[in-house]
Amino acid sequence: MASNLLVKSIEEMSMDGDEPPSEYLVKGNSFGSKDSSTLIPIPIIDVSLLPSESELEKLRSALSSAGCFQAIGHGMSNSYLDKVREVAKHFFALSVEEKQKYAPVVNESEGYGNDRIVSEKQVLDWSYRLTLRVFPKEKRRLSLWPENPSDFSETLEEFSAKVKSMMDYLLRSMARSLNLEEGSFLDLFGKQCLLQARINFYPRCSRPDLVLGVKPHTDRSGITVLLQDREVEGLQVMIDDKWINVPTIPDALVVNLGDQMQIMSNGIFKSPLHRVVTNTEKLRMSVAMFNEPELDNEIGPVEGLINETRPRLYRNVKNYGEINYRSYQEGKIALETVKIANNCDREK
Ligand SMILES: O=C(O)CCC(=O)C(=O)O
Ligand SMILES: [Fe+2]
Repeated sequence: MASNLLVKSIEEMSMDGDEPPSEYLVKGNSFGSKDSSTLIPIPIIDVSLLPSESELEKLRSALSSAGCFQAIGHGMSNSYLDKVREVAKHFFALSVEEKQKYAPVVNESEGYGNDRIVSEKQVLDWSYRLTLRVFPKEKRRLSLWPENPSDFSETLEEFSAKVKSMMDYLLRSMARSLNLEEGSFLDLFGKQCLLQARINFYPRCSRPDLVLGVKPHTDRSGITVLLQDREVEGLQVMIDDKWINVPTIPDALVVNLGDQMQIMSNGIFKSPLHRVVTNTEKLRMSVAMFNEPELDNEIGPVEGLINETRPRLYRNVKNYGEINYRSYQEGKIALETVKIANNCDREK
């Protein structure tokens, strides 16, 4: 009931083992299987081997089928990744009052809070998140950066810089894997490209059969790099119409392609549908980093990937983030709204 929602926070309901209110329940039979099959393994790619033709071929194949992979050999040690996880957990362990200091300004997405409500029909996510823009540096809203733990800002800044250089390297490798000039994708992002961090926290939930940590979505980013919880699984990716678990590998970073890379690659690379399931036993956290082109940059399928057999699938767009948000509000699939109707579609 709505009153329930107003009275108790997810954290309180989680601690008391309450039955989640109806706003959180996935309706009808659209939940799908919670325990997904592991028959289709998520590809593992060693970033340090990417100069080699065989690893580039693995990259091309992973991104044109699953749209995601587990990256190892990225140069960040296990203990370093644990430090990032610890800082994030420390923040979420603070008191509610302390965390509320970082609540978003009205109508803004940056800051600490729950699923942002954009429509009445929305099924709510069983999660808390802290969203912060990290780059460009001048666009940071420092008043929303936690002061506690005291090494939060420094750790986020350092991790972001490392993730950004990995993303840039991956963008160059993706271009090479398709026999394009190295800068074909990277240059579309521009020097002032955006990097946003979202730290997700998923409390225990008494009804994991009906409630999701994050509802099914594709990311609006170019690339998403995700540091998963060290132990607790929850992320699932849709492959061949099945929800596939993304296992936790402590020293791996999950790379998920976002919609903007599907557009730039003219549909060759996939932006996978993914979701997060809840569980009754353990809290889960994750740190997601999203890159996006400069807001004024027009992006679209790169020339070398448009030809007679593969006509242009998407129109050129600016500020896809805005298009994505509007589509979400209207219950539309953002990528579909920028698709160019082909002849068959037109005849319908
Ligand atoms: O927590 C996760 O594993 C994934 C979160 C996610 O999909 C997102 O923040 O966009
Ligand atoms: Fe996501």
